[in-house]
Amino acid sequence: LHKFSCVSRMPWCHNGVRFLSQVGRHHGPLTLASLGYKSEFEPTNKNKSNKPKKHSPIEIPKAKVKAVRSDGIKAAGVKKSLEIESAPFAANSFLELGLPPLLLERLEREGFNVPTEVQSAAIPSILKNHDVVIQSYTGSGKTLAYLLPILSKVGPLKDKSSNGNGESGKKTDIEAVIVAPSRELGMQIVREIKKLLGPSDKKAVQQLVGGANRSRQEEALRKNKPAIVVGTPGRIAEISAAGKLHTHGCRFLVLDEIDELLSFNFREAMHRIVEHVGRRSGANPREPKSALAMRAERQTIMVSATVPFSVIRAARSWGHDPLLVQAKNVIPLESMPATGPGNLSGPMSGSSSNSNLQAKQADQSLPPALKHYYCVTKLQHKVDTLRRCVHALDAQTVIAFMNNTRQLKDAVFKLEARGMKAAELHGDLGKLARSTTLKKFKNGEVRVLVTNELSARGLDVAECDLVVNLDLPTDSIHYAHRAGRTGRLGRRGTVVSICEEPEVFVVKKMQKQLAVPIQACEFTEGRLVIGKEEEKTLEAVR
Ligand SMILES: Nc1ncnc2c1ncn2[C@@H]1O[C@H](COP(=O)(O)OP(=O)(O)OP(=O)(O)O)[C@@H](O)[C@H]1O
Repeated sequence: LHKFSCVSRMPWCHNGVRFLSQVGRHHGPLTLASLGYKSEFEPTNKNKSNKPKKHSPIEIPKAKVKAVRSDGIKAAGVKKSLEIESAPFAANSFLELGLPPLLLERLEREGFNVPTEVQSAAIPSILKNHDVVIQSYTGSGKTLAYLLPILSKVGPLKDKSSNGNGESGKKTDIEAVIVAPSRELGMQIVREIKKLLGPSDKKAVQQLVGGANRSRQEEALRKNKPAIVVGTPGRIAEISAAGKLHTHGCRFLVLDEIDELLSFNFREAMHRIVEHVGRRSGANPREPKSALAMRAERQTIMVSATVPFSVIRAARSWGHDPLLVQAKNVIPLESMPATGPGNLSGPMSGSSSNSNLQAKQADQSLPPALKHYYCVTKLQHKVDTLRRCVHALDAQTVIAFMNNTRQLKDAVFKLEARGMKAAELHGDLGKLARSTTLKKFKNGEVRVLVTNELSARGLDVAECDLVVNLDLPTDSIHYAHRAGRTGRLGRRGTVVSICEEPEVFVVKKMQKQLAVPIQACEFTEGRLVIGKEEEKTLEAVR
Protein backbone atom coordinates (compact mmCIF):
# COMPACT_ATOMS: atom_id res chain seq x y z
CA LEU A 1 0.00 0.00 0.00
CA HIS A 2 2.86 2.29 0.83
CA LYS A 3 4.46 1.57 -2.54
CA PHE A 4 1.18 2.18 -4.29
CA SER A 5 0.54 5.47 -2.56
CA CYS A 6 3.94 6.64 -3.80
CA VAL A 7 2.74 6.48 -7.37
CA SER A 8 0.73 9.65 -7.32
CA ARG A 9 3.76 11.53 -6.07
CA MET A 10 6.19 10.32 -8.72
CA PRO A 11 7.47 13.13 -10.88
CA TRP A 12 7.97 11.00 -14.00
CA CYS A 13 5.51 12.23 -16.51
CA HIS A 14 5.42 12.03 -20.28
CA ASN A 15 2.31 12.39 -22.36
CA GLY A 16 0.35 12.00 -19.18
CA VAL A 17 1.84 8.58 -18.42
CA ARG A 18 3.38 8.21 -14.97
CA PHE A 19 5.67 5.42 -13.93
CA LEU A 20 6.72 4.00 -10.62
CA SER A 21 10.40 3.30 -10.78
CA GLN A 22 11.37 -0.05 -9.31
CA VAL A 23 14.08 -2.58 -9.80
CA GLY A 24 12.47 -5.40 -11.76
CA ARG A 25 13.54 -8.87 -10.79
CA HIS A 26 14.01 -10.09 -14.32
CA HIS A 27 13.76 -7.14 -16.64
CA GLY A 28 16.16 -4.75 -14.96
CA PRO A 29 15.04 -1.38 -13.66
CA LEU A 30 11.60 -0.25 -14.78
CA THR A 31 12.32 3.13 -16.29
CA LEU A 32 10.81 5.31 -18.98
CA ALA A 33 13.56 4.19 -21.32
CA SER A 34 12.96 0.52 -20.57
CA LEU A 35 9.37 1.01 -21.63
CA GLY A 36 10.27 2.81 -24.81
CA TYR A 37 9.65 6.38 -23.66
CA LYS A 38 12.14 9.14 -24.21
CA SER A 39 12.76 11.43 -21.32
CA GLU A 40 11.72 15.04 -21.64
CA PHE A 41 15.18 15.96 -20.36
CA GLU A 42 17.12 13.73 -22.72
CA PRO A 43 20.15 15.76 -23.84
CA THR A 44 19.98 14.54 -27.47
CA ASN A 45 16.53 16.06 -27.90
CA LYS A 46 17.42 19.32 -26.29
CA ASN A 47 18.29 21.32 -29.32
CA LYS A 48 15.99 19.81 -31.85
CA SER A 49 13.67 22.42 -33.25
CA ASN A 50 11.19 19.83 -34.57
CA LYS A 51 10.65 18.31 -31.14
CA PRO A 52 6.97 17.27 -30.79
CA LYS A 53 5.05 19.76 -28.70
CA LYS A 54 3.87 18.55 -25.31
CA HIS A 55 0.37 19.22 -24.11
CA SER A 56 -1.71 18.32 -21.14
CA PRO A 57 -3.30 14.88 -21.43
CA ILE A 58 -6.79 16.23 -20.94
CA GLU A 59 -6.42 19.38 -22.94
CA ILE A 60 -7.07 18.49 -26.57
CA PRO A 61 -5.71 20.76 -29.25
CA LYS A 62 -8.36 21.84 -31.75
CA ALA A 63 -6.66 19.93 -34.54
CA LYS A 64 -7.27 16.75 -32.61
CA VAL A 65 -10.99 17.21 -32.18
CA LYS A 66 -11.79 15.20 -35.20
CA ALA A 67 -14.56 13.42 -36.94
CA VAL A 68 -14.25 9.69 -36.57
CA ARG A 69 -15.63 7.31 -39.12
CA SER A 70 -18.90 5.90 -37.88
CA ASP A 71 -19.62 2.24 -38.55
CA GLY A 72 -23.30 2.96 -38.64
CA ILE A 73 -24.95 3.48 -41.96
CA LYS A 74 -28.28 4.87 -40.95
CA ALA A 75 -31.49 3.59 -42.47
CA ALA A 76 -31.33 6.29 -45.10
CA GLY A 77 -27.99 4.81 -46.16
CA VAL A 78 -26.02 7.91 -45.25
CA LYS A 79 -22.71 7.52 -43.42
CA LYS A 80 -22.68 9.80 -40.43
CA SER A 81 -19.56 11.36 -38.98
CA LEU A 82 -19.62 11.78 -35.25
CA GLU A 83 -17.90 14.68 -33.64
CA ILE A 84 -15.75 13.65 -30.73
CA GLU A 85 -16.01 16.43 -28.24
CA SER A 86 -13.56 15.46 -25.59
CA ALA A 87 -11.66 12.51 -26.98
CA PRO A 88 -9.09 11.23 -24.52
CA PHE A 89 -6.17 11.47 -26.97
CA ALA A 90 -2.71 11.93 -25.51
CA ALA A 91 0.25 11.14 -27.80
CA ASN A 92 0.75 13.04 -31.01
CA SER A 93 0.74 10.09 -33.38
CA PHE A 94 1.04 6.31 -33.62
CA LEU A 95 4.44 6.85 -35.23
CA GLU A 96 5.89 7.94 -31.87
CA LEU A 97 4.90 4.62 -30.35
CA GLY A 98 7.24 2.53 -32.48
CA LEU A 99 4.76 0.70 -34.73
CA PRO A 100 5.98 -0.72 -38.08
CA PRO A 101 5.38 1.26 -41.32
CA LEU A 102 2.85 -1.12 -42.88
CA LEU A 103 0.69 -1.04 -39.77
CA LEU A 104 0.95 2.77 -39.63
CA GLU A 105 -0.29 2.90 -43.23
CA ARG A 106 -3.30 0.74 -42.40
CA LEU A 107 -4.11 2.83 -39.32
CA GLU A 108 -4.10 5.96 -41.41
CA ARG A 109 -6.23 4.34 -44.10
CA GLU A 110 -8.82 3.41 -41.46
CA GLY A 111 -8.85 6.91 -40.01
CA PHE A 112 -7.00 6.09 -36.77
CA ASN A 113 -4.59 9.01 -36.55
CA VAL A 114 -4.06 9.76 -32.88
CA PRO A 115 -3.66 7.15 -30.13
CA THR A 116 -5.84 7.37 -27.05
CA GLU A 117 -4.20 7.75 -23.64
CA VAL A 118 -4.44 4.08 -22.79
CA GLN A 119 -3.00 3.18 -26.20
CA SER A 120 -0.09 5.57 -25.61
CA ALA A 121 0.57 3.86 -22.30
CA ALA A 122 0.01 0.22 -23.30
CA ILE A 123 1.65 -0.05 -26.74
CA PRO A 124 5.27 0.65 -25.65
CA SER A 125 4.87 -1.56 -22.56
CA ILE A 126 3.70 -4.52 -24.66
CA LEU A 127 6.31 -3.90 -27.36
CA LYS A 128 8.91 -4.15 -24.62
CA ASN A 129 7.64 -7.68 -23.84
CA HIS A 130 6.01 -6.88 -20.51
CA ASP A 131 3.02 -8.87 -19.33
CA VAL A 132 0.29 -6.32 -18.64
CA VAL A 133 -3.12 -5.78 -17.13
CA ILE A 134 -4.76 -2.96 -19.12
CA GLN A 135 -7.37 -1.06 -17.15
CA SER A 136 -9.12 1.91 -18.61
CA TYR A 137 -12.69 3.07 -18.83
CA THR A 138 -15.18 1.64 -21.29
CA GLY A 139 -14.86 2.91 -24.85
CA SER A 140 -11.32 4.25 -24.37
CA GLY A 141 -9.77 2.07 -27.09
CA LYS A 142 -8.40 -0.89 -25.12
CA THR A 143 -8.84 -3.27 -28.07
CA LEU A 144 -6.34 -1.44 -30.30
CA ALA A 145 -4.14 -0.90 -27.24
CA TYR A 146 -3.30 -4.61 -27.32
CA LEU A 147 -3.97 -5.40 -31.00
CA LEU A 148 -1.45 -2.92 -32.39
CA PRO A 149 1.64 -4.23 -30.55
CA ILE A 150 0.56 -7.80 -31.37
CA LEU A 151 0.13 -6.97 -35.07
CA SER A 152 3.58 -5.35 -34.92
CA LYS A 153 5.09 -8.69 -34.04
CA VAL A 154 2.93 -11.34 -35.67
CA GLY A 155 1.04 -11.75 -38.94
CA PRO A 156 1.39 -10.00 -42.30
CA LEU A 157 1.74 -6.42 -40.98
CA LYS A 158 4.54 -7.15 -38.55
CA ASP A 159 7.85 -5.39 -38.33
CA LYS A 160 9.91 -7.55 -40.71
CA SER A 161 12.91 -7.40 -38.39
CA SER A 162 10.92 -9.09 -35.57
CA ASN A 163 11.00 -12.87 -35.36
CA GLY A 164 7.73 -14.30 -36.69
CA ASN A 165 7.26 -17.49 -34.77
CA GLY A 166 9.45 -18.61 -31.92
CA GLU A 167 13.12 -19.04 -32.56
CA SER A 168 12.98 -20.41 -36.08
CA GLY A 169 10.67 -17.83 -37.63
CA LYS A 170 8.88 -20.71 -39.43
CA LYS A 171 5.09 -20.35 -39.68
CA THR A 172 3.78 -23.49 -38.03
CA ASP A 173 1.81 -22.51 -34.96
CA ILE A 174 -0.76 -19.98 -33.89
CA GLU A 175 1.12 -16.89 -32.69
CA ALA A 176 -1.58 -15.08 -30.72
CA VAL A 177 -4.69 -16.32 -28.94
CA ILE A 178 -7.32 -13.76 -27.93
CA VAL A 179 -10.06 -14.93 -25.55
CA ALA A 180 -13.34 -13.03 -25.05
CA PRO A 181 -16.33 -14.01 -22.90
CA SER A 182 -19.04 -13.68 -25.59
CA ARG A 183 -19.25 -14.48 -29.27
CA GLU A 184 -20.42 -10.95 -30.06
CA LEU A 185 -17.29 -9.52 -28.47
CA GLY A 186 -15.12 -12.16 -30.13
CA MET A 187 -16.56 -11.34 -33.55
CA GLN A 188 -16.16 -7.61 -32.91
CA ILE A 189 -12.45 -8.13 -32.18
CA VAL A 190 -12.12 -10.19 -35.37
CA ARG A 191 -13.74 -7.34 -37.37
CA GLU A 192 -11.30 -4.84 -35.85
CA ILE A 193 -8.32 -7.03 -36.84
CA LYS A 194 -9.68 -7.66 -40.35
CA LYS A 195 -10.16 -3.93 -40.86
CA LEU A 196 -6.42 -3.45 -40.36
CA LEU A 197 -5.35 -6.57 -42.25
CA GLY A 198 -7.41 -5.67 -45.31
CA PRO A 199 -9.16 -8.12 -47.67
CA SER A 200 -6.00 -9.77 -49.01
CA ASP A 201 -4.68 -10.75 -45.57
CA LYS A 202 -7.91 -11.32 -43.68
CA LYS A 203 -7.26 -15.06 -43.38
CA ALA A 204 -4.45 -14.35 -40.95
CA VAL A 205 -7.14 -14.19 -38.27
CA GLN A 206 -9.66 -16.93 -37.49
CA GLN A 207 -12.66 -16.72 -35.19
CA LEU A 208 -13.33 -19.69 -32.90
CA VAL A 209 -16.57 -18.64 -31.21
CA GLY A 210 -19.21 -20.94 -29.78
CA GLY A 211 -22.54 -21.33 -31.56
CA ALA A 212 -20.85 -21.48 -34.97
CA ASN A 213 -20.00 -24.62 -36.96
CA ARG A 214 -17.01 -26.22 -35.26
CA SER A 215 -15.83 -28.44 -38.11
CA ARG A 216 -15.78 -25.44 -40.44
CA GLN A 217 -13.60 -23.59 -37.93
CA GLU A 218 -11.25 -26.58 -37.68
CA GLU A 219 -11.07 -26.85 -41.47
CA ALA A 220 -10.21 -23.12 -41.73
CA LEU A 221 -7.46 -23.56 -39.13
CA ARG A 222 -5.95 -26.41 -41.14
CA LYS A 223 -6.21 -24.66 -44.49
CA ASN A 224 -5.39 -21.04 -43.66
CA LYS A 225 -2.86 -21.49 -40.85
CA PRO A 226 -3.89 -18.19 -39.21
CA ALA A 227 -1.40 -16.28 -37.09
CA ILE A 228 -4.11 -15.08 -34.70
CA VAL A 229 -7.20 -16.80 -33.33
CA VAL A 230 -9.98 -15.03 -31.44
CA GLY A 231 -12.64 -16.98 -29.62
CA THR A 232 -14.73 -17.84 -26.62
CA PRO A 233 -13.16 -19.98 -23.86
CA GLY A 234 -15.34 -23.07 -24.39
CA ARG A 235 -14.74 -23.33 -28.14
CA ILE A 236 -11.00 -22.64 -27.92
CA ALA A 237 -10.61 -25.25 -25.18
CA GLU A 238 -12.73 -27.79 -27.12
CA ILE A 239 -10.68 -27.50 -30.32
CA SER A 240 -7.46 -27.47 -28.35
CA ALA A 241 -8.46 -30.66 -26.47
CA ALA A 242 -9.25 -32.30 -29.82
CA GLY A 243 -5.63 -31.64 -30.83
CA LYS A 244 -6.59 -29.30 -33.67
CA LEU A 245 -5.23 -26.05 -32.26
CA HIS A 246 -1.47 -25.84 -32.04
CA THR A 247 -0.71 -23.09 -29.57
CA HIS A 248 2.38 -24.32 -27.74
CA GLY A 249 4.62 -21.89 -29.59
CA CYS A 250 2.13 -19.04 -29.19
CA ARG A 251 3.72 -15.65 -28.36
CA PHE A 252 0.67 -13.79 -27.03
CA LEU A 253 -2.29 -14.73 -24.88
CA VAL A 254 -4.90 -11.99 -24.48
CA LEU A 255 -7.71 -12.34 -21.94
CA ASP A 256 -10.22 -9.60 -22.82
CA GLU A 257 -12.79 -8.79 -20.11
CA ILE A 258 -10.59 -10.78 -17.75
CA ASP A 259 -12.84 -10.34 -14.72
CA GLU A 260 -15.70 -11.96 -16.64
CA LEU A 261 -13.43 -14.76 -17.87
CA LEU A 262 -12.67 -15.58 -14.25
CA SER A 263 -16.30 -16.44 -13.56
CA PHE A 264 -17.20 -19.98 -12.57
CA ASN A 265 -18.75 -20.88 -15.98
CA PHE A 266 -15.42 -20.54 -17.75
CA ARG A 267 -13.24 -22.13 -15.09
CA GLU A 268 -12.39 -25.43 -16.80
CA ALA A 269 -11.92 -23.94 -20.26
CA MET A 270 -9.75 -21.14 -18.91
CA HIS A 271 -7.63 -23.62 -17.01
CA ARG A 272 -6.90 -25.50 -20.23
CA ILE A 273 -6.14 -22.31 -22.16
CA VAL A 274 -3.78 -20.87 -19.57
CA GLU A 275 -1.98 -24.21 -19.23
CA HIS A 276 -1.58 -24.90 -22.96
CA VAL A 277 -1.19 -21.60 -24.78
CA GLY A 278 2.46 -20.66 -25.13
CA ARG A 279 3.84 -23.76 -23.44
CA ARG A 280 6.67 -24.82 -25.69
CA SER A 281 7.29 -28.57 -25.99
CA GLY A 282 9.60 -29.85 -23.29
CA ALA A 283 8.48 -27.15 -20.87
CA ASN A 284 7.23 -28.59 -17.63
CA PRO A 285 4.63 -26.23 -16.16
CA ARG A 286 5.40 -27.46 -12.64
CA GLU A 287 9.13 -26.86 -12.80
CA PRO A 288 10.41 -23.49 -11.58
CA LYS A 289 11.97 -21.60 -14.48
CA SER A 290 14.79 -19.20 -14.94
CA ALA A 291 13.91 -15.64 -15.96
CA LEU A 292 15.05 -16.33 -19.50
CA ALA A 293 12.99 -19.50 -19.88
CA MET A 294 9.93 -17.69 -18.53
CA ARG A 295 10.26 -14.90 -21.10
CA ALA A 296 10.73 -17.44 -23.88
CA GLU A 297 7.13 -18.34 -23.11
CA ARG A 298 4.04 -16.39 -24.08
CA GLN A 299 3.35 -12.79 -23.17
CA THR A 300 0.11 -12.51 -21.21
CA ILE A 301 -2.17 -9.47 -21.67
CA MET A 302 -5.25 -9.03 -19.50
CA VAL A 303 -7.84 -6.36 -20.19
CA SER A 304 -10.87 -4.87 -18.48
CA ALA A 305 -12.45 -1.61 -17.42
CA THR A 306 -12.85 -3.08 -13.97
CA VAL A 307 -10.07 -4.86 -12.08
CA PRO A 308 -11.24 -6.53 -8.89
CA PHE A 309 -8.82 -8.28 -6.54
CA SER A 310 -9.50 -11.62 -8.23
CA VAL A 311 -7.93 -10.21 -11.41
CA ILE A 312 -4.87 -8.97 -9.54
CA ARG A 313 -4.41 -12.44 -8.11
CA ALA A 314 -4.93 -14.17 -11.47
CA ALA A 315 -2.53 -11.77 -13.19
CA ARG A 316 0.15 -12.52 -10.64
CA SER A 317 -0.16 -16.24 -11.08
CA TRP A 318 -0.64 -16.33 -14.88
CA GLY A 319 1.63 -13.45 -15.81
CA HIS A 320 5.32 -12.82 -15.33
CA ASP A 321 5.97 -9.67 -13.26
CA PRO A 322 2.95 -7.97 -14.87
CA LEU A 323 2.48 -4.21 -15.07
CA LEU A 324 -0.84 -2.49 -14.45
CA VAL A 325 -1.31 -0.11 -17.40
CA GLN A 326 -3.85 2.66 -16.96
CA ALA A 327 -4.37 5.80 -19.02
CA LYS A 328 -2.08 7.87 -16.79
CA ASN A 329 -0.14 5.30 -14.79
CA VAL A 330 2.04 2.31 -15.44
CA ILE A 331 2.88 0.49 -12.20
CA PRO A 332 4.07 -2.97 -11.25
CA LEU A 333 1.08 -5.06 -10.26
CA GLU A 334 3.13 -6.29 -7.34
CA SER A 335 2.62 -2.94 -5.65
CA MET A 336 -1.15 -3.52 -5.57
CA PRO A 337 -2.87 -5.30 -2.69
CA ALA A 338 -4.35 -8.61 -3.82
CA THR A 339 -6.55 -9.21 -0.83
CA GLY A 340 -10.01 -7.92 -0.26
CA PRO A 341 -13.35 -8.98 -1.63
CA GLY A 342 -12.30 -11.63 -4.12
CA ASN A 343 -15.50 -11.90 -6.11
CA LEU A 344 -17.07 -9.86 -8.84
CA SER A 345 -18.78 -7.52 -6.46
CA GLY A 346 -15.81 -5.54 -7.47
CA PRO A 347 -13.06 -3.14 -6.83
CA MET A 348 -15.54 -0.60 -5.63
CA SER A 349 -17.19 -2.68 -2.98
CA GLY A 350 -15.73 -3.83 0.29
CA SER A 351 -13.99 -2.45 3.18
CA SER A 352 -11.93 0.02 5.05
CA SER A 353 -8.22 -0.12 4.37
CA ASN A 354 -8.52 -0.56 0.63
CA SER A 355 -11.19 2.05 0.11
CA ASN A 356 -8.82 4.67 -1.33
CA LEU A 357 -7.49 2.23 -3.84
CA GLN A 358 -11.00 1.12 -4.74
CA ALA A 359 -12.17 4.68 -5.30
CA LYS A 360 -9.12 5.21 -7.54
CA GLN A 361 -10.04 2.14 -9.58
CA ALA A 362 -13.71 3.15 -9.79
CA ASP A 363 -12.54 6.42 -11.29
CA GLN A 364 -10.89 4.47 -14.07
CA SER A 365 -13.91 2.45 -15.17
CA LEU A 366 -16.53 5.06 -16.23
CA PRO A 367 -16.13 7.50 -19.11
CA PRO A 368 -15.89 10.97 -17.51
CA ALA A 369 -18.37 12.58 -19.92
CA LEU A 370 -21.32 10.37 -18.90
CA LYS A 371 -24.36 11.83 -17.11
CA HIS A 372 -26.17 9.57 -14.64
CA TYR A 373 -29.81 9.80 -13.49
CA TYR A 374 -32.39 7.65 -11.78
CA CYS A 375 -36.15 7.86 -12.00
CA VAL A 376 -38.58 6.31 -9.51
CA THR A 377 -41.73 4.73 -10.87
CA LYS A 378 -44.09 1.80 -10.29
CA LEU A 379 -43.20 -1.59 -11.78
CA GLN A 380 -46.13 -1.53 -14.22
CA HIS A 381 -45.10 1.93 -15.51
CA LYS A 382 -41.44 1.16 -16.19
CA VAL A 383 -41.75 0.63 -19.95
CA ASP A 384 -43.86 3.75 -20.32
CA THR A 385 -41.24 5.70 -18.34
CA LEU A 386 -38.59 4.33 -20.70
CA ARG A 387 -40.59 5.58 -23.69
CA ARG A 388 -40.98 9.04 -22.14
CA CYS A 389 -37.28 9.09 -21.25
CA VAL A 390 -36.30 8.32 -24.87
CA HIS A 391 -38.55 11.13 -26.14
CA ALA A 392 -37.45 13.63 -23.47
CA LEU A 393 -33.77 13.10 -24.28
CA ASP A 394 -34.46 12.72 -27.99
CA ALA A 395 -32.25 9.64 -27.90
CA GLN A 396 -31.87 7.84 -31.23
CA THR A 397 -29.87 4.75 -30.32
CA VAL A 398 -30.85 3.30 -26.96
CA ILE A 399 -29.78 0.17 -25.09
CA ALA A 400 -32.21 -0.89 -22.31
CA PHE A 401 -31.00 -3.55 -19.88
CA MET A 402 -33.25 -6.06 -18.10
CA ASN A 403 -32.44 -9.10 -16.00
CA ASN A 404 -35.18 -11.50 -17.10
CA THR A 405 -35.69 -12.77 -20.65
CA ARG A 406 -39.50 -13.16 -20.47
CA GLN A 407 -40.02 -9.64 -19.14
CA LEU A 408 -37.61 -8.41 -21.77
CA LYS A 409 -39.86 -9.80 -24.53
CA ASP A 410 -42.88 -8.08 -22.90
CA ALA A 411 -41.03 -4.77 -22.88
CA VAL A 412 -40.25 -5.06 -26.60
CA PHE A 413 -43.90 -5.88 -27.30
CA LYS A 414 -45.12 -2.84 -25.32
CA LEU A 415 -42.67 -0.45 -26.98
CA GLU A 416 -43.58 -1.68 -30.45
CA ALA A 417 -47.28 -1.40 -29.59
CA ARG A 418 -46.65 2.27 -28.77
CA GLY A 419 -44.90 2.85 -32.08
CA MET A 420 -41.30 2.76 -30.92
CA LYS A 421 -39.01 0.52 -33.01
CA ALA A 422 -37.56 -2.03 -30.56
CA ALA A 423 -35.86 -5.43 -30.68
CA GLU A 424 -34.70 -8.06 -28.20
CA LEU A 425 -31.16 -9.42 -27.87
CA HIS A 426 -30.30 -12.21 -25.45
CA GLY A 427 -28.59 -15.60 -25.23
CA ASP A 428 -31.73 -17.63 -26.01
CA LEU A 429 -31.70 -16.32 -29.57
CA GLY A 430 -29.76 -18.17 -32.27
CA LYS A 431 -26.50 -16.81 -33.69
CA LEU A 432 -28.16 -15.55 -36.87
CA ALA A 433 -30.99 -13.77 -35.03
CA ARG A 434 -28.47 -12.12 -32.72
CA SER A 435 -26.28 -10.82 -35.51
CA THR A 436 -29.27 -9.65 -37.60
CA THR A 437 -30.68 -7.72 -34.63
CA LEU A 438 -27.31 -6.14 -33.92
CA LYS A 439 -26.94 -5.11 -37.56
CA LYS A 440 -30.40 -3.50 -37.54
CA PHE A 441 -29.58 -1.67 -34.31
CA LYS A 442 -26.28 -0.38 -35.65
CA ASN A 443 -27.77 0.84 -38.91
CA GLY A 444 -30.61 2.67 -37.15
CA GLU A 445 -33.56 0.43 -38.09
CA VAL A 446 -34.06 -0.33 -34.38
CA ARG A 447 -34.19 2.57 -31.93
CA VAL A 448 -34.34 0.65 -28.63
CA LEU A 449 -32.40 -2.57 -28.12
CA VAL A 450 -33.80 -4.38 -25.09
CA THR A 451 -31.18 -6.78 -23.83
CA ASN A 452 -29.58 -8.43 -20.82
CA GLU A 453 -26.06 -8.78 -19.42
CA LEU A 454 -24.98 -10.38 -22.73
CA SER A 455 -24.57 -6.91 -24.25
CA ALA A 456 -23.00 -5.24 -21.22
CA ARG A 457 -19.44 -6.16 -22.13
CA GLY A 458 -17.48 -4.84 -25.05
CA LEU A 459 -20.42 -4.05 -27.36
CA ASP A 460 -19.22 -1.07 -29.41
CA VAL A 461 -22.01 0.95 -31.01
CA ALA A 462 -20.57 4.44 -31.46
CA GLU A 463 -24.01 6.04 -31.94
CA CYS A 464 -25.49 4.75 -28.66
CA ASP A 465 -26.56 7.94 -26.85
CA LEU A 466 -28.62 6.50 -24.01
CA VAL A 467 -28.37 3.47 -21.71
CA VAL A 468 -31.40 2.65 -19.56
CA ASN A 469 -31.44 0.20 -16.66
CA LEU A 470 -35.03 -1.08 -16.73
CA ASP A 471 -33.88 -3.49 -14.04
CA LEU A 472 -31.03 -2.45 -11.78
CA PRO A 473 -27.70 -4.22 -12.32
CA THR A 474 -26.55 -6.60 -9.60
CA ASP A 475 -23.63 -4.42 -8.51
CA SER A 476 -21.47 -1.44 -9.39
CA ILE A 477 -19.19 -3.40 -11.72
CA HIS A 478 -22.17 -4.46 -13.80
CA TYR A 479 -23.43 -0.87 -13.67
CA ALA A 480 -20.09 0.37 -15.03
CA HIS A 481 -20.02 -2.07 -17.95
CA ARG A 482 -23.67 -1.42 -18.87
CA ALA A 483 -23.18 2.35 -18.63
CA GLY A 484 -20.09 2.10 -20.82
CA ARG A 485 -22.14 1.17 -23.88
CA THR A 486 -22.73 4.90 -24.30
CA GLY A 487 -20.32 7.85 -24.25
CA ARG A 488 -17.72 5.87 -26.23
CA LEU A 489 -14.40 7.48 -27.04
CA GLY A 490 -15.21 10.80 -25.41
CA ARG A 491 -18.70 11.20 -26.87
CA ARG A 492 -21.63 12.41 -24.79
CA GLY A 493 -23.87 9.79 -23.19
CA THR A 494 -26.64 9.47 -20.63
CA VAL A 495 -27.45 6.62 -18.27
CA VAL A 496 -30.89 6.43 -16.66
CA SER A 497 -31.82 3.81 -14.07
CA ILE A 498 -35.58 3.32 -13.77
CA CYS A 499 -36.38 1.80 -10.38
CA GLU A 500 -39.07 1.39 -7.74
CA GLU A 501 -39.03 3.35 -4.47
CA PRO A 502 -37.60 0.49 -2.34
CA GLU A 503 -34.66 0.15 -4.77
CA VAL A 504 -33.45 3.73 -4.37
CA PHE A 505 -30.99 2.71 -1.66
CA VAL A 506 -29.26 0.41 -4.20
CA VAL A 507 -28.80 3.37 -6.56
CA LYS A 508 -27.39 5.45 -3.69
CA LYS A 509 -24.97 2.68 -2.82
CA MET A 510 -23.73 2.46 -6.40
CA GLN A 511 -23.41 6.25 -6.52
CA LYS A 512 -21.12 6.08 -3.51
CA GLN A 513 -19.11 3.10 -4.77
CA LEU A 514 -18.61 4.55 -8.23
CA ALA A 515 -18.00 8.08 -6.92
CA VAL A 516 -20.25 9.64 -9.59
CA PRO A 517 -23.37 11.72 -9.01
CA ILE A 518 -26.56 9.84 -9.97
CA GLN A 519 -29.31 12.47 -9.91
CA ALA A 520 -32.99 11.85 -9.28
CA CYS A 521 -35.12 12.93 -12.21
CA GLU A 522 -38.63 12.80 -13.71
CA PHE A 523 -39.89 12.98 -17.25
CA THR A 524 -42.69 15.52 -17.47
CA GLU A 525 -44.12 17.32 -20.47
CA GLY A 526 -41.48 15.80 -22.72
CA ARG A 527 -38.57 17.08 -20.61
CA LEU A 528 -36.11 15.66 -18.10
CA VAL A 529 -36.62 17.44 -14.76
CA ILE A 530 -34.02 17.09 -11.99
CA GLY A 531 -35.23 16.81 -8.37
CA LYS A 532 -34.19 19.98 -6.49
CA GLU A 533 -33.69 18.30 -3.11
CA GLU A 534 -30.94 16.18 -4.72
CA GLU A 535 -28.59 19.08 -5.30
CA LYS A 536 -27.15 19.23 -1.76
CA THR A 537 -26.44 15.51 -1.53
CA LEU A 538 -24.83 15.59 -4.95
CA GLU A 539 -22.44 18.33 -3.92
CA ALA A 540 -21.08 15.93 -1.30
CA VAL A 541 -20.52 13.20 -3.91
CA ARG A 542 -18.77 15.59 -6.32
N1 LIG B 1 -7.04 5.96 -31.68
C1 LIG B 1 -8.29 5.86 -32.08
N2 LIG B 1 -8.83 6.79 -32.93
C2 LIG B 1 -10.11 6.70 -33.32
N3 LIG B 1 -10.96 5.71 -32.94
C3 LIG B 1 -10.48 4.77 -32.09
C4 LIG B 1 -9.14 4.79 -31.62
N4 LIG B 1 -8.97 3.73 -30.80
C5 LIG B 1 -10.13 3.07 -30.76
N5 LIG B 1 -11.05 3.68 -31.52
C6 LIG B 1 -12.46 3.29 -31.69
O1 LIG B 1 -13.11 3.55 -30.43
C7 LIG B 1 -14.14 2.62 -30.20
C8 LIG B 1 -14.03 2.06 -28.78
O2 LIG B 1 -12.87 1.27 -28.68
P1 LIG B 1 -12.84 -0.13 -27.88
O3 LIG B 1 -14.04 -0.95 -28.22
O4 LIG B 1 -11.51 -0.72 -28.08
O5 LIG B 1 -13.00 0.39 -26.39
P2 LIG B 1 -12.80 -0.42 -25.04
O6 LIG B 1 -11.98 0.44 -24.15
O7 LIG B 1 -12.28 -1.79 -25.34
O8 LIG B 1 -14.29 -0.49 -24.49
P3 LIG B 1 -15.00 -1.64 -23.57
O9 LIG B 1 -14.37 -1.55 -22.21
O10 LIG B 1 -16.41 -1.25 -23.56
O11 LIG B 1 -14.74 -2.96 -24.24
C9 LIG B 1 -14.02 1.58 -31.30
O12 LIG B 1 -15.01 1.85 -32.27
C10 LIG B 1 -12.65 1.79 -31.89
O13 LIG B 1 -12.57 1.45 -33.26
